[in-house]
Amino acid sequence: MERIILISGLGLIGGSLAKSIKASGNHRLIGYDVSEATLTYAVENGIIDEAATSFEEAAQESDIIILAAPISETIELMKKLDNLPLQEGIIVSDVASVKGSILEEANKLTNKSITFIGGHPMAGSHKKGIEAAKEHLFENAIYVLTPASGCKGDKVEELKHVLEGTKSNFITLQPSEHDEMTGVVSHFPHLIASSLVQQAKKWADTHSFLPNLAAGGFRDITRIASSNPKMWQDIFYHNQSKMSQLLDEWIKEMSHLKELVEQNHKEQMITYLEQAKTYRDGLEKSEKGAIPAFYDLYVDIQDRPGALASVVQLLAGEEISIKNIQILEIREGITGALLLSLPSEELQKKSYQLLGRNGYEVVIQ
Ligand SMILES: NC(=O)c1ccc[n+]([C@@H]2O[C@H](COP(=O)([O-])OP(=O)(O)OC[C@H]3O[C@@H](n4cnc5c(N)ncnc54)[C@H](O)[C@@H]3O)[C@@H](O)[C@H]2O)c1
Ligand SMILES: O=C(O)C(=O)C[C@]1(C(=O)O)C=C[C@@H](O)C=C1
Repeated sequence: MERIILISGLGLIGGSLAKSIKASGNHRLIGYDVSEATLTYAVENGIIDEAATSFEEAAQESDIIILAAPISETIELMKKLDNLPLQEGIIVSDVASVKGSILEEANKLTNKSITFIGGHPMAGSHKKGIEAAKEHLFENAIYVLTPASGCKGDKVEELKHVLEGTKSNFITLQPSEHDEMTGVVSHFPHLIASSLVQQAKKWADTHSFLPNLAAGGFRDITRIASSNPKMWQDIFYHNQSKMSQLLDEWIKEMSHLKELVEQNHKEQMITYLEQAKTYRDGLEKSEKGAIPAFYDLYVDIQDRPGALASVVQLLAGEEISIKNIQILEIREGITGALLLSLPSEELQKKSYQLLGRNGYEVVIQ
């Protein structure tokens, strides 16, 4: 059924949702954003059908509202909705990375027209803004739903139907379970990534060549330190107690590691690293999880013009779509490695054989 859908906050996540909803259904999409430039971009690029000048007015004509602003702003928007004469049975959802404070607010809503279903698509990027929005951002990702108390199952199904263009895997969680788990695998890693960059920055004061040595490993583990600082401050604030607990645990863990290093406990260190490797390798293969399943291939290529294009063309010729490409440690004149992420084990094997037959050195890890 055609619906009027309002997305409030058309940045990376709101813009990506708008694109995927538009591609999958015949809904009328209204967009609202505090940034006029964002709204203009959204209309000019056909991401939304209509730009709203007033959140309140647009909300009153909508069947479904998705709040995709920063977390603290989302809470303010929920308060506004509580005082508006909305369509009977309207579904209000959000995309905030922390669910506890959102659901606390949702359970305080007195507006009987609203069915609130919290949402969190577990995919994103270190980029922000509508220019970074992608229709396929949430494909195969976990999309967590946290219905407010008293929410009926058919409303959850209705929301899933509207969001089916995301091609995500929906799961329902309690807000506290969500915040505990995303605290561990999403929020806390951002703190650590930023702290590693801070450490390198301090050392670079006395070792000016240091940034040149920051190769694949450092870049892999710190990519997320390039994310939007305001958004992450908001996330840490709303998941504060979990962050504090995880910091305590981390400090203990680091003391343990310090002991292993300083006392050269060789066997214990190998066991520690092996356990971590086994667990991390297992995550790669899992079909469902916070970390999407990708099947990686390392391809040795020469650092010469067209080397990357040749690999991509070869795979495209066999209609193999690549999920992600990363160039690792390419320096002038030396062999570099290309990291290709394929969407399935079958395509990983097919690519491995195809590239091998064409003279490339390929490694599956
Ligand atoms: N970036 C990620 O990786 C990611 C992933 C999943 C969920 N989230 C969540 O999605 C939400 C948005 O994050 P994003 O990455 O899209 O950020 P973003 O900065 O790209 O977009 C946020 C948008 O909200 C707009 N905005 C701010 N205040 C507003 C208000 N009061 N009303 C309407 N619009 C307003 C901004 O102008 C901006 O266009 C956050 O709650 C975040 O926790 C982010
Ligand atoms: O890929 C990234 O840059 C992300 O940080 C995305 C990420 C994550 O931690 O996986 C970040 C925050 C979200 O709420 C969901 C996804």
